[in-house]
Amino acid sequence: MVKICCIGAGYVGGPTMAVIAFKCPSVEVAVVDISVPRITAWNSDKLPIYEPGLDEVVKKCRGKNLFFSNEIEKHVAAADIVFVSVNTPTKTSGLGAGKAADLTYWESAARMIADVSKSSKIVVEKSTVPVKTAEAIEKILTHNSKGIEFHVLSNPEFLAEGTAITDLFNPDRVLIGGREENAGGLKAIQTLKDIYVQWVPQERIICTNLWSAELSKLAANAFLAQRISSVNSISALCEATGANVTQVSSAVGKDLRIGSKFLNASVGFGGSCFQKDILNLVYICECNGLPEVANYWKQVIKINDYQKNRFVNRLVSSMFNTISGKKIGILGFSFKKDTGDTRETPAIDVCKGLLNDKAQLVIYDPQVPEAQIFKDLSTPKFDWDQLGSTIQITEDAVAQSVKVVHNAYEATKDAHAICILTEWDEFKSLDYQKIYNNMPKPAYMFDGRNVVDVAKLRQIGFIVYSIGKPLDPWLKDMPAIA
Ligand SMILES: NC(=O)c1ccc[n+]([C@@H]2O[C@H](COP(=O)([O-])OP(=O)(O)OC[C@H]3O[C@@H](n4cnc5c(N)ncnc54)[C@H](O)[C@@H]3O)[C@@H](O)[C@H]2O)c1
Ligand SMILES: O=c1ccn([C@@H]2O[C@H](COP(=O)(O)OP(=O)(O)O[C@H]3O[C@H](CO)[C@@H](O)[C@H](O)[C@H]3O)[C@@H](O)[C@H]2O)c(=O)[nH]1
Repeated sequence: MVKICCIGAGYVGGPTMAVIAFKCPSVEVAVVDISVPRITAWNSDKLPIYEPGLDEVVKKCRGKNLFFSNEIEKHVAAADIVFVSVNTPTKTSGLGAGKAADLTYWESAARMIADVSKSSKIVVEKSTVPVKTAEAIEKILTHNSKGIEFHVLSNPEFLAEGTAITDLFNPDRVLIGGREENAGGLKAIQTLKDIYVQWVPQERIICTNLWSAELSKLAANAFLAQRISSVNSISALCEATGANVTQVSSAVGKDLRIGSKFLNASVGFGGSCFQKDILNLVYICECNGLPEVANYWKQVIKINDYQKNRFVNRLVSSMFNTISGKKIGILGFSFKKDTGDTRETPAIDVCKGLLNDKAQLVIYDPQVPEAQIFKDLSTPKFDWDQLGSTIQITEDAVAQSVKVVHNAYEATKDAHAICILTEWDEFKSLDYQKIYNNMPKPAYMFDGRNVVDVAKLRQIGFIVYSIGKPLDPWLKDMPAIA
């Protein structure tokens, strides 16, 4: 029986390994983590992450060929294949702070693998890492290896949160990078391919050299984020001219060379990956003496910051330039629907911007716990962080000006304005007449995700702002200073 161990039981390690166990009954999978609460949650009825379809997959395999454990060394020692899926956040201090990936967790995992291994292993980079990381990992492993053979593969993960299980069941591609130039490397690539081939069609499994696999992951995220910043930049121009961004992106996306996906204008992209990975790409370009290329990709993040800023400014300027003491109902806090993850969610910057203008916020999100929202809003950002960045709200100010509630009607009652910051499906079908009746007038709706029916809400009486859509006459006269 092939034994797999995955170091890191997070958003990637947990679902990915659950799906491998589910699809490959003859493989034994152990997912290990340093965090005791995380492992306890994986072994309980309330999994540590919300992901549609995940519960069923975990319940089918847990205790049979899928195990979650804090006994890291034991499971690593026993494994034939070790996946490393630890976090690789942006460095916050030292060389490359604010851009480079922090590989502390990765390096400590690699050193531990070298220390505890008594048999040869394939070590798989699942985390997103800078191109050439495999070279450093090989050095760490072989330097301490006591004659054991290690083969390093790069197998980046392309799942998106909220659709992780369907993405893993039916991936566009699986990418395996390895040392194609030697027999051991080729054998390692084949061993990993033999796992995926149990449910992924052969032609979707792409084998490359190590550096292509590592770089493809960063490049894919940069291209995806670039599409959002591109459409968001056009949304500003739509508002200035009377064009409608939904019509423009639909017309543009009909060109098969461009494609229709990932062209939804929004208040900005969030999540733990896009900003981090582009910053990482920027840093790699700078280190390779390519400042023009670095600046090109930096612009994708700048437009994202501009978009969040623009949203806050539009709201404040439309409400007579003051929101001091005004209640604002916030619908949605996670970085996208169907996840409770708030890492880099645009809601943090938008809410901080509103708090900076002394608004009173009442927040509702179907999945994000109250404590997480308070933590996110009072955690200082780093100096290097872009935009809203400089805005720091103290814990006391957050406690005084923010309330978290358990449904959308409570959040919007007596509110001067509503902001939709996540596209949760339930926000499409709320009783907006009832909501309107419970708000002081004029009642504003600022839809940062283009989820509401603008015409219908205007008919009810709302003043509606929807990203990139023709402006409400009320808003037209308001300056939209960025
Ligand atoms: N979240 C996503 O959608 C996504 C998708 C594709 C790729 N990625 C990449 O995958 C990697 C993991 O991301 P994530 O979102 O799962 O992160 P995460 O923070 O949810 O999980 C990482 C886990 O690793 C554990 N860990 C850290 N150091 C450890 C060590 N030495 N030993 C054991 N456990 C350790 C942490 O306790 C944590 O539970 C990152 O590189 C990320 O860029 C993420
Ligand atoms: O047309 C769009 C599509 C997305 N978004 C926003 O972009 C962010 C990221 O969304 P998405 O890419 O769906 O989620 P992630 O889980 O961050 O997944 C991305 O990042 C992962 C981590 O590297 C990759 O594995 C995935 O392929 C890549 O899509 C979210 O805030 C979305 O609301 C938009 O604003 N407009």
